[in-house]
Amino acid sequence: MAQQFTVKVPATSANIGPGFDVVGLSLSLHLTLTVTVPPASETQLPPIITYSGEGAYDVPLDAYKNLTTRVALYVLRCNGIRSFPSGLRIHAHNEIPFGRGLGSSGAAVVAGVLLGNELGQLELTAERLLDFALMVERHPDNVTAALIGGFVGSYLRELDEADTAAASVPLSEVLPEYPSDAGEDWGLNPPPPPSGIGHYVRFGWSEPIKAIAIIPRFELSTAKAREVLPQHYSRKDLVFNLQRLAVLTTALTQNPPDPDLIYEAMKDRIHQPYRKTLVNTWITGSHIIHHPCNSSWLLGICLSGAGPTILALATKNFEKIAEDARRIFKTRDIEVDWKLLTVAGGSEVKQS
Ligand SMILES: Nc1ncnc2c1ncn2[C@@H]1O[C@H](COP(=O)(O)OP(=O)(O)O)[C@@H](O)[C@H]1O
Ligand SMILES: N[C@@H](CCOP(=O)(O)O)C(=O)O
Repeated sequence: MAQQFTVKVPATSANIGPGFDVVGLSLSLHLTLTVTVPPASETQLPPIITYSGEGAYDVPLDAYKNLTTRVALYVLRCNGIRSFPSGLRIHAHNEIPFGRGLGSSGAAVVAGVLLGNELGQLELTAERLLDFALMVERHPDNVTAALIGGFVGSYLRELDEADTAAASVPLSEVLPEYPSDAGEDWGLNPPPPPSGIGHYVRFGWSEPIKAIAIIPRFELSTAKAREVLPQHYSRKDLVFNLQRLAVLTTALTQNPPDPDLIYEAMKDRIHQPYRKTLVNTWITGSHIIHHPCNSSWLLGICLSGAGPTILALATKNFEKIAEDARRIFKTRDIEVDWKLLTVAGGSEVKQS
């Protein structure tokens, strides 16, 4: 009998203003894999991937090039399993737009880790799953929120010398692009992640707060949006962010939420000011808060992840906020789509 299971991973919005590389929020758009493993056979048939939804025209369908399946293979090979099961079939349906700051790559990585865990029947703990995801994504905010779900804060453990070396292996060695006809014999085993890299806590979330994602119709790669950030910050700017983040993690749990507190606590001096040199959505986005739609129900606004999506948190009048934003963007020749999102649960694997 064929085995069938699904892997469902939510989108995320990382940073939420001052929490650069620290906080993430899982949101109600998903990447879902439907996986069929046929009964074992004598012949080794290659995996077949089909794909629908966001990114369908861009994503590689070769299992040795696709991000999700390369991550799954990384997990399998670190655990002594050298190839996919023969005749494996995966259908991916994706609702998370690529390169917009809504965690599409984090979701693809987490889906890959869960896929590898399930295919190899490895029964890895949540902590170990996170280690594998961190070895690929390397900043904890979006993968932790995608795996655990909710509004999550995380840090990376300080590594000793040996673990630092293990975690600094170039991504190309962790996730080599194997040739499509790769058999059992390619290469050495990849470097496994050090243990217990990521640590996290899930905060509460105030029930009435929803997220409006204002999504420009162009992509910005996270790698590019990280290159523009400085190596050093002033004490003034660091304290500015720390003060706000400390307040924000509790302010977003309170019901009713306090708009004045949240609005100020979502300000940032660590990443958003530098990223505006790349995209003008943030400049435009920051204008929305001075617009007449600003009120007690618009709580705050930030760049979602590395951008270019703008995330507005609000308790009502969502459509008005989004349509006002769309009009303002239009005057600057930026076409946007918008989605009203709720906070999602964490990743799920279900046998069918
Ligand atoms: N479901 C997916 N399957 C395969 N690759 C994906 C998937 N989602 C994202 N990616 C890869 O990740 C890239 C986007 O990553 P990134 O620049 O970090 O932006 P984002 O903010 O969307 O995570 C895509 O261009 C694609 O190469
Ligand atoms: N903290 C990271 C988060 C990137 O998230 P993504 O969804 O844009 O990939 C950053 O700001 O660079």
